[in-house]
Amino acid sequence: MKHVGRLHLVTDARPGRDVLATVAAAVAGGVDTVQVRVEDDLTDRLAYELAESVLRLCRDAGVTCLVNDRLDVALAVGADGAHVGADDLPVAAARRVLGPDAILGATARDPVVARRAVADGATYLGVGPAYATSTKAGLPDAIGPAGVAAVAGAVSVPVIAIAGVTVERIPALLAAGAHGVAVVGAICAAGDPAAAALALRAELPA
Ligand SMILES: Cc1ncc(COP(=O)(O)OP(=O)(O)O)c(N)n1
Ligand SMILES: Cc1ncsc1CCOP(=O)(O)O
Ligand SMILES: [Mg+2]
Repeated sequence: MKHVGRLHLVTDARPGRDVLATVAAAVAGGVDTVQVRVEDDLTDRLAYELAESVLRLCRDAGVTCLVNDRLDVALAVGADGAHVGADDLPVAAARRVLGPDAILGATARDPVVARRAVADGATYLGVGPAYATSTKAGLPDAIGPAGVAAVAGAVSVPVIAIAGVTVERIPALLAAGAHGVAVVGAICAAGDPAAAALALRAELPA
């Protein structure tokens, strides 16, 4: 399964979450890519075990499974690929580690970084913060649909808008050239994650 997908669930890294239950519900609701993202201080062993369990859920449903940051874990579990940003392995190095066939996502918030990431081997770009969010601290100002459009216009790989994405905001992001969206809060903080995923999915092309 090597498909970037349009609705990405990024797992909620904070403690006390039932990640597997949320992933199962989100996949049932129509998420087509799951990115396993854990807290920085989670042990490799626990990250590996979680990724293995998430991958099993994804494989059962024909959903793409990526691992955030930890390329060793991505390779060890046999995930479809990984996602890297400014504090992670450089994109070119990540591509060497993962090999030519893996999906490799890279974070970009402007066209210069975006073009460089694609030249270095990124399969898709995670672009944001599209909007303000409380899920991740220390983010720069939101770039909005105009910022997403600037990146989407500069590259030919799929652009996945991230941060603050809601059902209501998806049309503006698609109009800006996004291929899809990545969400944490819109699904993980929802009372009914399956229904939340279904509602997000309904705003996206097939
Ligand atoms: C789809 C997508 N886009 C952006 C990110 C952010 O990655 P990064 O900048 O490396 O930050 P962390 O997620 O590692 O905290 C992402 N994970 N997914
Ligand atoms: C920018 C970013 N990078 C990893 S998680 C995240 C924020 C996700 O935002 P939200 O919880 O609003 O979907
Ligand atoms: Mg990262």
